[in-house]
Amino acid sequence: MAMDRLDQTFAIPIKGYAWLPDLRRRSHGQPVTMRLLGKPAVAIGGPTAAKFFYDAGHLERHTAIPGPVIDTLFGRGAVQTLDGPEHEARKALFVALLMGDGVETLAKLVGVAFDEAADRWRGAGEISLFDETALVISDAVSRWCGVPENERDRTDLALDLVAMVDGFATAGPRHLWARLARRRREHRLTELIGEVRRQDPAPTAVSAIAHHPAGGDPLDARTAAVELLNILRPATAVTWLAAFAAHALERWPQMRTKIAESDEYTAAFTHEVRRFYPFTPFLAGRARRDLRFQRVDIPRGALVLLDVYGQHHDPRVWPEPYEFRPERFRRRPIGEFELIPQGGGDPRTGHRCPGEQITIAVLGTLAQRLARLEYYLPPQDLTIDLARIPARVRSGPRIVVV
Ligand code: HEM
Repeated sequence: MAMDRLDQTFAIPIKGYAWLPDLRRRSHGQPVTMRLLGKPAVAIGGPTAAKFFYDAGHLERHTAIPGPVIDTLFGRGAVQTLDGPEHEARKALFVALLMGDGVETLAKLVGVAFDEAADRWRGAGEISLFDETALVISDAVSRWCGVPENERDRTDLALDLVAMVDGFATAGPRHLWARLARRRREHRLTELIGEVRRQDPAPTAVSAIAHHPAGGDPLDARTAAVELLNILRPATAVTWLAAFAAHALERWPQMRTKIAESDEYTAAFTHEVRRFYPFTPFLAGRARRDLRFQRVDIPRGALVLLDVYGQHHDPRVWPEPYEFRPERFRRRPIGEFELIPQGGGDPRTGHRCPGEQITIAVLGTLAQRLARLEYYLPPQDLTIDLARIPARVRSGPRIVVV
């Protein structure tokens, strides 16, 4: 198949989450060849494509992530931008910190912080569930990481963490705000890392990152700050999913009782939220050598895009994909490359998100709290604009706790 001559760069901000699914639908699910910023690119999707995407040796990341995304979402030198042995060594740090006993502790801290906040919301009129949840999570996760009290300037920290995620995929003022937020936080946390490094190692994430040996020496303080933000920021991003969970509870209120009463049903609900709602649109890597996928040649250096949102709404993978049905996840294992809102494959070796267990535990905790909370939604705009990356429930949503 010849490389499509049409450059797709300007279609991304116009079509957002619908961009790749539309192109792939038109090609009946076959790989779509195109050009992006004048360079060859191929879009693929589906569990077989996800397996291909994560096959060791197929793709590299350090040349695939655009500068504006690094300068807002990830940070220079972050684990997301590494390949090979360097990635392996850095990833081990995250696996040790995020995939062990601490998961439940963090979920409990979030639950306690949510309960305290809900007491304040009661009788206080309308509140933005999005803004308030961001405060709850950023406070809990910075406490969990061992960030000292004086660094946890609650509202400003939460605003900055949200801004880094909110502004990574736009050219407007949100992007500028994201850059400023990152610069500000990296600066402050670099100083914190310096201080922590002068102290003896302690059993906290801040200390583990500050003292983490990279090739014998600790990481430079700035990179260590970037990696600390790589825990604080994505944990706070669970706010997006919590707002989507509230949206689902409003549209399908019959699920409330089951969520309030059953941990097993709640787990299925969190998976369905992560499948159904738009968060990660697609992932990108660059071909390390000439490759071939489903009879399409992918030349060395071409960008390979994995259509995450499209895979989650493909009827060949998920029957009736536009129906919100937690039942589809009940009492069955989930394939390694099937549900991929946080990447696919093995998180210990590849780039798959090491914070997935935390996401499920924190989202489950918040979904159960919401299902048990007495509140109502005043009239508001609950639409979700698929052209906006990352998508949000337009009004928050705003709730009144009674
Ligand atoms: C809102 C929930 C979350 C979503 C949608 C999400 C999504 C993702 C995605 C799509 C990737 C990239 C996978 C790839 O490049 O192949 C990733 C990587 C990563 N995530 Fe998450 N994530 C979430 C929550 C978390 C949490 C809670 C943490 C930590 C507390 C976390 C830490 C990381 C890190 C450190 C990486 C880089 C892994 C690597 O490059 O090896 N994420 N995440």
